[in-house]
Order: sequence, then C-alpha cells, then structure tokens
Amino acid sequence: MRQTAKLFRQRTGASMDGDDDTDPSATLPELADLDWMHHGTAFAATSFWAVARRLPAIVREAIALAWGVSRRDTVAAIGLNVAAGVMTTFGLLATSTVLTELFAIGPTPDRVRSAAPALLLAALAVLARGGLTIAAGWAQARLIPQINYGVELRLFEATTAVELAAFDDAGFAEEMDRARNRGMEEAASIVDDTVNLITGLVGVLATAAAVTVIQPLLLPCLLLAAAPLAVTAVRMARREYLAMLARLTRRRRMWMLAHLMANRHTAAEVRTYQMRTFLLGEYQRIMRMETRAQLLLVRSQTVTRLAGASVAGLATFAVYLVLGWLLLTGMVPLAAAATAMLALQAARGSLSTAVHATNSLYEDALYYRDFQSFLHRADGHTPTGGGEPAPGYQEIEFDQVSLSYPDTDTPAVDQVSLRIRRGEVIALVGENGSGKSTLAKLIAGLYRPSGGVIRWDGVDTTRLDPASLSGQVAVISQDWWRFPFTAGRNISIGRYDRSNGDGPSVTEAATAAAAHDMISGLPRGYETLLNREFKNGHDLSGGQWQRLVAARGLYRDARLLICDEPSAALDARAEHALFQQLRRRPERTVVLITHRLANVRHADRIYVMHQGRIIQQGGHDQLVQEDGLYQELFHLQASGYLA
Ligand SMILES: Nc1ncnc2c1ncn2[C@@H]1O[C@H](COP(=O)(O)OP(=O)(O)OP(=O)(O)O)[C@@H](O)[C@H]1O
Repeated sequence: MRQTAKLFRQRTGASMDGDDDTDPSATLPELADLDWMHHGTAFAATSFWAVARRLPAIVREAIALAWGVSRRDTVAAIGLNVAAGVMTTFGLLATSTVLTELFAIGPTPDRVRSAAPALLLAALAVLARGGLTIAAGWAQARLIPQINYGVELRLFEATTAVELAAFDDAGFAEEMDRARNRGMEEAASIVDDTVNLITGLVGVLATAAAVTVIQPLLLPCLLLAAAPLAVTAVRMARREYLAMLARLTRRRRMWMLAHLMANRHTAAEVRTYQMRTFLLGEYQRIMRMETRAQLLLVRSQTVTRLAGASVAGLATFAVYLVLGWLLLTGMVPLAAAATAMLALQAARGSLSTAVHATNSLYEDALYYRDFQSFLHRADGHTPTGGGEPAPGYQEIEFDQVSLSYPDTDTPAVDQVSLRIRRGEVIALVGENGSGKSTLAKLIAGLYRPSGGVIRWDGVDTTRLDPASLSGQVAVISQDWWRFPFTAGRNISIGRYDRSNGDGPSVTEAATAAAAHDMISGLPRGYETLLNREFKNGHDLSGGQWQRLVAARGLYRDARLLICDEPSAALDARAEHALFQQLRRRPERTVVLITHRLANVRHADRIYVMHQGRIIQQGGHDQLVQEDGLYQELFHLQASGYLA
C-alpha cells in the first residue's frame, strides 16, 4: 500500500515539483476521480502469492468464456501449445543425445556420423515446435475478436433492455461506465493471458521433464536457477504494471484537456470565454509534472532491471558451481550438464511469460468482474416481458398514481388520478418542476409508478406485455438526441420495421411537421447525413432538429401521442403548422405539455399541475374564469402581447 501511495505522490508530482507542485486536481477536480481504475490500485497493493492463489478460478472462467465463443479455437490454442511443449522436451532429449555422441571417445568424423540421426531429430523438433507455436498463436488471435464481439453485444443488449428508471440510479450509471470503459475490453485479455500462462507453464514443465529424463539430479539445479528468476520476473512485472498504471492516469489527464482544446462542441465556448491561455497553461503544468514522474519511473525501472540481472547472474553462477561439482564427482556426464544449461535458457523465457501472464490475468479478472456484475445488475432492471398484449385501448385510467425518483423525499408525481379516452386531446400545464414530464413518462409506460395503479381498459398495466404497450405510444420529447443518421432515417427510425403503406410515409410525416422544405433544401435532401463529424455530414439548427423530431413522432403513427414541449424551439409558422397536426382525431389520443397556453385552448381537458399534484382541471374557458394558477399564468402570458 505504501508503494501505491508513493506512486500516486509521484504521479501527482506532490514531492518533486517545486513551484509547480500543486495537485492539478485542485483546479480540475474531475482528475482526482480514479473510479474507473480503482482495481488497478487494489492490484498494486496485492501480493503475487495472493494473486497466484486466485488463478485456478480465473483460468476456469477464461476457458469457459473462450469455449462459449469457439470450441475449436479454444482446443487449438491450448492443445497446440501443449504439443509445442512436448516438442521442446523432445528437442532437449535429442540435443542431449547429440552432445553425448559428440563428447564420446573416438575419431571426430565417427562421432559426428553417430550424432547425425539425433541431430536430425533435434532439428525436426525445433521445426515442429515453431510450426505448432505459430498455429497456436493463430487460434489464440482468432479467439480475441470473437470474444470482443460476444461481450460487446451482450453489454448493449443489456443497456438497451433495461427500464428507463435504471438510468436514474447513480450506481447503475457508474457500473455501466466501468463495464464499458475497461470491463468489456478485459474479457478478451483474460483469455489471451490464460493462454499465455498455459504456454509459459507448459514450457517450464517441458524443460523440467527433459532434464528429469536426462539426469534426475539436474532437476534441483534447474529449480535453483529458476527460483531467483521467478522472483525477479515477478518484481519486473510488478514494476512494469505500476509504470503502466502511471501512464494510464497521465493519459486520462491529457484526454480531458485534449478533449476541451480540440473539440467542435467546446470550440465556441473556449473562444468566447478566452479559455485558451488557461487550458494551455494547465496542459503544460501537467505535462511537466508527468514528464518528471516518467523520468523517475524510468530510473527505478533501470534499478530493478539491474538488481534482477545481478540476482540472475548470481543464480547462474551458483548453478555452474553445482554443475561443476556434479561433473567433478562424476555424478553427471558432461553432455547432460551441457543440456541442462540449454534447458535453463529455455526455462527462463517460459517462466517470464508465465509470471507476466499471472500478473495481468489477475488484474484483468478484477475488471472483467465489473462487467459481469453490471450485467447482473442490468438483469434486475430489465422488464421480464410476456404478459397479456396491450389492448387497443378506449380509456387509460390513473388511480392515485405516484412516482418518487431515487434518493428524493418528495414525489415528483403525487397521487394523481385522471382518465384519458381515445380521440381526446388533453393538456398538462404548470410551472417548471411541477411534474408534467414525469406524469407524461408514466403515461408512456417509461416509468412504473411507485404507488397507485395505471389501467388500460380496466387492465392493470403491470399485467400487460411492455413491448406491446410501448408499440402503441409515440413520444415527441423535449430532450431529443441528434441521431447521427440521414435526415430520412432520423424520421423512419420512429418505426423502423414498418412496412410501406401502413401509415404516413417519411415525406408525409416531414410535411406534416413543416420539415419537408427544410430537408429538401439540404445538400442531399433526405439522404443528407446529419452529423458534422463525418465526411459530407451536415448539421441543423435547434428548431430544424425539433421539426425533424416531430416528424419522427408523427411517422410512428401511434394511438397515444405524447408531446412534451414539442414547439419550444420552433418559429411561429412551424409551431402553427405542428399544432394543426395535433388537433383531435378519432383514432388517436394526444397528451400535450406546453408552457404556451395559447396552444392548449383547444384541448378537451387541461390538467394544471403543482408540486406533483393536479390542482385544477377543465376546459380553457372554464379555467380562465376560475380564480387559480391557470388564470394567473394565462394572464401573465397574455399581458406580454398586449400593447
Ligand atoms: N431523472 C430524475 N431524477 C431525479 N429527479 C428528477 C428527475 N427528473 C425530474 N426530476 C425532478 O422531479 C420533479 C418534476 O420534474 P419534471 O421534469 O416532471 O417537471 P416538469 O413539470 O416537466 O418541468 P419543466 O416544465 O421544467 O419541464 C422536479 O423537481 C425535478 O427536479
């Protein structure tokens, strides 16, 4: 833990920056947030042996993951590596025979001749080992994209299936970020590292097997050389890991600033507030700090490397001494001792591979666990589906319905009762924060009430199939997203799977929303891509986007159309055109939310909301006569138009 703390001090530069040693998180507090790499710090404080103990479970999990995407590639990646290990053993045994023949007594040509068959075998073993390793690498590389594809699909299946309320849960959002940021990537890494670990272990075992066959007494020599090698490799891997950790934080800081300085969305504000000098100053300050930290890291890495090389040298020297003693006492023949030296070289590489793989495997598994726990959490937020198909309703009834958002004491919608019939136009009005949008979302089935019952034709909506219910609803929302599709696609995604002739065409919907002329004037008309970040992309003004969003809602052609501030950004002409479309039609209900009370004059019923409750209801003429909030708001607005 002390090491981690020191590392963070180094990274924030607190102990070495002189005038510049203020923590950058003081001016940019978001930099202090390390949530997405919190496992990294946990890992930095865990001992290698604690890591090794958890390995079997992680390896089992990784193999199951690989097995799930491709049995053939899993078997090939592991099996071919094992076969390559067998070839290593054969190669060493053949080399031992070659050396025995060469060191035998007799004329050199005779010795070479008798060594030739074993030499051929040794060469074949090397060839076979090379081929098998390449084939195993191919299978291993094939697994990666397949796993990535599988986990990404699984993640987005989950994020798109969860109910809207999940996104109000801060814990859910954080877990989703963690699962997306690293958890998802690490699925492929744990499989990759598992195969590397197996490769390394097979290499070590293959060498040990060869040495045991040649002369069992040499096995302790191998262990003597391997033990310090293993310790050094662990330290080196840990040091490299810590360096990587530091690099990640540094990169994160750079991303934050780079994002502000080289981004189309921030470009205008950076200029209007003249933030350039400030941002460049921050960038330089952090860069200087990080460069110093990096130099320190390079130095400490060199020291570790030097210490490692010294320990390895001493260990090799000790092995030479033991081997020399075994040779002098005649316990081991010269050829076997020479083979042992070759085996030692082979073991060194395999051991280092295994230790590196162990280190990264443990860390990757922690992040992968984030991914799994997110999926588990998402399952808890996913509607089960099934249930009765929603009726093509005649009446929707709210009976004492309430909704409280997570972590809030006051309900956003408080014991609301109302009835909405097919063919009606009803309006929800009230001041900001009075609960109109929340009530609209309840009507749309986007939220489940925390109290009371919603019925469609007398059936509790919790008994209805959520998909068939939302199939009957269209929402023109005040919070829309600029989907990076063509103008035509931006409308047709309102009901992307509808067959032609089942409702208004894209052009009809656009015309109804006063968007047709605007779209026709775009460089490629309905085929214009609406995103400036792509080649030939185009962007629209806020009001033009809102027309497009209205066109999408009309294209959906649903029985229940909910319009939440559909005209906030529209000019007078477009607003007039849209509200002509939202007039009464027998087959459709319109729920309208707007602050412009002139637009709700024609509504069948107006509900006035205040602090989550309905405090008045009735037609415009009635409400404007009534002494109450509606009258007050209406006169306030009307006074703006009077001379
Ligand atoms: N996702 C949310 N999480 C927590 N609280 C929320 C959330 N959305 C809205 N609220 C709160 O619920 C209350 C009602 O909000 P709502 O958006 O329904 O009001 P509104 O009448 O539509 O307001 P406006 O006229 O400004 O659009 C407000 O106090 C708001 O702060």
